[in-house]
Amino acid sequence: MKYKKAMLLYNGAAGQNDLDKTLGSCIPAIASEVEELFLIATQKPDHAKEICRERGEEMDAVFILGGDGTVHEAVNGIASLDRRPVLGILPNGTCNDFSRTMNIPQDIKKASQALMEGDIIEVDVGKVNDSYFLNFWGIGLITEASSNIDPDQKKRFGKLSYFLSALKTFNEIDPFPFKLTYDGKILEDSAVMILIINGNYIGTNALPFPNIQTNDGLFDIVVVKNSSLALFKEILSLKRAWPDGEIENSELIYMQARSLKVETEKTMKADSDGEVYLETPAEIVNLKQHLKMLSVPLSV
Ligand SMILES: Nc1ncnc2c1ncn2[C@@H]1O[C@H](COP(=O)(O)OP(=O)(O)OP(=O)(O)O)[C@@H](O)[C@H]1O
Repeated sequence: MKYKKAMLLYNGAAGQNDLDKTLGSCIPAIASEVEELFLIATQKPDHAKEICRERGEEMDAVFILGGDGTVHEAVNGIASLDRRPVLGILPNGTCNDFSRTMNIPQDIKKASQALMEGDIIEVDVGKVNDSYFLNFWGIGLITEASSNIDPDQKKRFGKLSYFLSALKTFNEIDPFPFKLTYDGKILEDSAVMILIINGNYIGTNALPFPNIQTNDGLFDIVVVKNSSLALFKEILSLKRAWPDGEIENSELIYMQARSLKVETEKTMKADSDGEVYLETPAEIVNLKQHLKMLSVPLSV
């Protein structure tokens, strides 16, 4: 047995048939490696955070059957604990971006088996003011894209929805002035989007930055200065060959940093891991290798 005590959190609002099927396909593999396994249904938004905060320290592992929103809640419950359990994702949302970074199969049954054979790795966590993020924090176009996603469209189009939503947003955003203080340096400019990245995928799109690593204590920072449609399409469709170091040109700025402060002239809504509830100004720190997560080696 790999774990003495673990809990599996799932969305209690899912339909009964779906739930029977999904739980039935992942519990056998998980239960075979856990002495005492608690199945807990989330009853409301943010419940996963509360459960993780209250019970996380007694657990050796926490399994999240859900999407990026539920994973984000769990990370916010676990990150402030002294004794932090291992986090394993059973991808059951629309985008499941961080599960992709962990190379977890998108099929729940395969995911449960692969997790039990997977590696425990240490992953950086972003701390923004008093909250945490795992995948990304951003302002501008990304926030508009997340807010504009039509739930019906998300269901029908799945991974395309971010892209369609971003295009819908495209003409609606003017560049905003900002001040970015990063690792002691200051950058003042205007942009349509600032992204602080930890993971490898956003909206199921693999990000084209060669330096992204989830355990190096560094964020990848992308400042998109103008909303040229061609540029935005390139970012999403990976047609651009990204250089291996810092870049700065008329369209965008790319660099890495451990900590930063983002200030904007007017208060702006911020998107963390696809959830829009934070605002600027933001003090962001990379907590190096703060969280233990289950990751699947590429060969599995
Ligand atoms: N019982 C419940 N009733 C209503 N909402 C719930 C309940 N339990 C959890 N939730 C909320 O449902 C949402 C589920 O989102 P989740 O991220 O898991 O899936 P998704 O949005 O499809 O995935 P992704 O973010 O990967 O696209 C979360 O925001 C969570 O707070």
